[in-house]
Amino acid sequence: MLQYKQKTKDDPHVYAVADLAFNEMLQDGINQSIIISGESGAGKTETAKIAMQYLAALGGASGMESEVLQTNVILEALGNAKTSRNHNSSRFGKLIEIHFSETGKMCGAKIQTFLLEKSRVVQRAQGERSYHIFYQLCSGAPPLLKKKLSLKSANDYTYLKQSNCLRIDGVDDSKMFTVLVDALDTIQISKEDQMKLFSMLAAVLWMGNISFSVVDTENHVEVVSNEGLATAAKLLGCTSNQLVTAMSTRKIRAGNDSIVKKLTLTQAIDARDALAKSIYAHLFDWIVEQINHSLGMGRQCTWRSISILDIYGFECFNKNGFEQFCINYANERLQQHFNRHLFKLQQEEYLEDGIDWAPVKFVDNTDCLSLFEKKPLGLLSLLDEESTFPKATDLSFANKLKQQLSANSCFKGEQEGAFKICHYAGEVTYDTSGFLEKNRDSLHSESIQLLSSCKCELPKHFASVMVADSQNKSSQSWHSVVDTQKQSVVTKFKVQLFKLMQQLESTTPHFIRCIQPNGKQRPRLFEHDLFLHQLKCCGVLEVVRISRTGYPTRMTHQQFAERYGFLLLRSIASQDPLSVSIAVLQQLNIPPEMYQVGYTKLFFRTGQVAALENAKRKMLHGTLCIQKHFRGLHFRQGYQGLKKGAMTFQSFIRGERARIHFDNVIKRWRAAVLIQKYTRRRIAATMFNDQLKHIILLQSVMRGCLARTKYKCLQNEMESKVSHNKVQGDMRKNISESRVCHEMNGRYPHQPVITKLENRISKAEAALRDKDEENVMLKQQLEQYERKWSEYEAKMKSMEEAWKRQLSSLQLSLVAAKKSLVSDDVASRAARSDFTPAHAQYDSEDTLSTGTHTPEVIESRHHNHHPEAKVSAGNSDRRVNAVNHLAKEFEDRRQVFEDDAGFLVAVKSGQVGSNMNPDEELRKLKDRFATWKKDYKSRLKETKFNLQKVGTHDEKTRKRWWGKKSSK
Ligand SMILES: Nc1ncnc2c1ncn2[C@@H]1O[C@H](COP(=O)(O)OP(=O)(O)OP(=O)(O)O)[C@@H](O)[C@H]1O
Repeated sequence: MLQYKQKTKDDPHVYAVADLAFNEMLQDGINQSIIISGESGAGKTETAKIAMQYLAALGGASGMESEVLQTNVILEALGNAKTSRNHNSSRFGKLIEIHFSETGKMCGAKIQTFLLEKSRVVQRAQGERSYHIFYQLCSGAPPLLKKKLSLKSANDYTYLKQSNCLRIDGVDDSKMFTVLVDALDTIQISKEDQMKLFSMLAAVLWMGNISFSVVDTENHVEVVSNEGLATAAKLLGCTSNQLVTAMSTRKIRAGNDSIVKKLTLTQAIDARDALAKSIYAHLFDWIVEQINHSLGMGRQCTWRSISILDIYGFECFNKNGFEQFCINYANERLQQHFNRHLFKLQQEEYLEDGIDWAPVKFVDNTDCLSLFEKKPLGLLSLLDEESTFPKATDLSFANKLKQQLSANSCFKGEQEGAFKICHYAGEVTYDTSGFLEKNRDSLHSESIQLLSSCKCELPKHFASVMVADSQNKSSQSWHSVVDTQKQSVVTKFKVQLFKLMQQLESTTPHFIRCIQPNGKQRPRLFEHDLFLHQLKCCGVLEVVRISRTGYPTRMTHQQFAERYGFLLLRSIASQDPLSVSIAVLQQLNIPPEMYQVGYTKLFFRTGQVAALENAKRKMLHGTLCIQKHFRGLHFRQGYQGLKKGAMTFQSFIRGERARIHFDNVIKRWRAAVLIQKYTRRRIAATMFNDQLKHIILLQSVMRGCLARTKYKCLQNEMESKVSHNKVQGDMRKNISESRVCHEMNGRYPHQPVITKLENRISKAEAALRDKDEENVMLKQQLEQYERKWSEYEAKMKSMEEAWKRQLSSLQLSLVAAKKSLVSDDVASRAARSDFTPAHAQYDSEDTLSTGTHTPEVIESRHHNHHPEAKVSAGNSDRRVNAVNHLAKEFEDRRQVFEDDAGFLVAVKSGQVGSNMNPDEELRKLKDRFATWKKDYKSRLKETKFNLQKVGTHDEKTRKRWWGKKSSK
């Protein structure tokens, strides 16, 4: 492809033809056409695709080319089928118009199709297939789609299985379905439209499964209610009853009334198949419409176009019907176009221009074409005429042909309704069966009505198209026209072909003849006879001859002089066009046998224009080279001068700019320094103030901390030595820390020191908090101790009081004892008062005044009294001694107990250090005291008793003494 693009290769090839068409389009500004012809299976479709690929490569890069190429996939799926001659035979004609912009970019495309072979949908020869899309849908549709469309395998559909061919060797239908969906996506056919397309296809398949049962002797039928009926109705969007009515009944008008008539089996099958064919044909047209809509987006920038015609090739089967009749007619038309351009027009031109020319003979197909088209006795006219007779049959048509056309050399009437036509490619025998029906292509009004009443969009659209078609032909309402006024198939086809020819006539044609190498569809196999036959039939040999001897390139003198006149000197180039042309030819040494000079034109043999073009190219190249160098030199010199001036100018400007810039920089620098100075001062001052604040804060915290610590230490020291041993240790630590602080002598530490100090402060604060907590604990302990102490004191007090009470009771007892003793003494002294009353008074006074005199004192004072009293005095002395002894013991013991108790109190209060347990000792002391008290009490009692006893004896003695005395 690249070689052809770069013109390094010019071997005959599709690329060469496409390249020539493209270049001529750009050069001459004329639309081009590439007409591909040949027999079925010769490779027209493939060739068209190759040409499109090449054009896409030349005019690509707009993204449109991939869309254009993808149209082939869609059209092949819906319009190609397997025939006995070709596994991928096109069953429609196609003209694709590729649009280019002025710059040669592909900017859109338009597709025209011709006469789709719709009978293939419902019927075909054994071993052939229906359109590829049915098989692709059945095997490749995803499960969800299959479910939606109630799809089954191809073998379940009557329309597909009837020809006993469901597969093509080497073709994967399911894979092709994926490729098709991709192509639909590329062309931007929406998923919704794709769904509509698949629904209609499924509806057609299910319609084929609708069957009929004969209900009477007249062969009338009723529709069998089966899956096919229900599913087809569902997919079309109508009711089963509507479908049944359309397929099994007809309305006949009788005056103002209409009668419903049941159809016979053949009529019902025809009605069903006609509806299926019609739906498919309209579906095909609809998808082409969608493609055109998508490809037409960029056509607003259209300038010129290249049309590629790929029409079904010449066909000759064992049994040829209406389809082959139409196809071969189209091929005759194309052959006519081919002959006209390559032989007729060319040779006519030679003669008109008066050049020396020996005419080349070629097989002219004008007779065959007139056999088809002649009016009123041409094949097409007769067929149309016969089709309009309701009672005419295919046989009557065949007979008519025989009658009317037997004089024509291209026609031969055959037996059993057949006839033979001598085509340019050979003789073909046609069987007329089905000709009339197919040509009428009638769809009953019931079917159209059914489609228009469907809920789905597409059947409605198809119905409206049918009505519009009919109305184009008649102004009547569609109810009345559809059966009668419809244009026949051949007429429609003929009109289409005329239009096509007109279109092609307005373009520069490029012909490609495809030759089928063998009839077995095998690669690398050449059947020479078949090959030669095609070369002869298609007129290829004549084309070669005319190309070799003829003058395929023609140019008016004017055109030639304008095109190549610049190769001459200016003085000659200004002469008349003919002189210039001849001068050019002579200057370039073109041999005289290679061209001819006509009245108005120059005629060149093959290859000469290429030589002229080569010389022109060389000259242009040389001129361009000189121009290039001259311009280069000229512009370089100009450039150098400009550059120099610009540089000088630039240096001044730059210098001035640099100076201004420098001044600005200096000013900015000074300003910056000033700003920096003030800013730094401000920052430094702010920092200093901040630091000062922080330091003061730190100091206050430290001092506060130290003061609190010291205060607490002192407080703790004061409160309790025992419970603050631990605290004292911490205090010492704190004191040492405070000492460290004191040692700093007011010097402000630097930042690390501050951080350290802060750490220490936080530590000290933490320690302080601990100490506070400890202090609180100790305080609580102290309170407990104090409470216990007060309890203890109260206890001690109560004990002391009890003690005192007991002691006082003991003392009282002792005093009582003493008193009684004293009273005894007084009594005895009274007895002795005769001698010493004053002494007695003194004694009495002494006893009264000193109640606590010791017994000894008393004893010494009362020594040596009256002899009578001496006995009592002796007794009294004993008693005094006993009492004195008890009193002394009491005093001693009291002293001991008081000392012991005082000591224990001192130990308990901590005033005296001792290991003893004061409570235990106190308890023991109490026990001792109780024991002594008990013992003392008993002894006191005993002494009392003794004293009373002695007192009684003394009383008696005294009484006796007093008696004696009184008697005296
Ligand atoms: N250039 C090619 N290279 C390889 N194979 C080709 C080429 N041209 C054609 N073929 C083969 O021949 C077969 C038939 O080709 P193609 O369909 O293009 O024929 P056709 O002339 O279009 O037939 P019809 O008129 O029936 O449509 C192709 O399927 C392909 O196998």
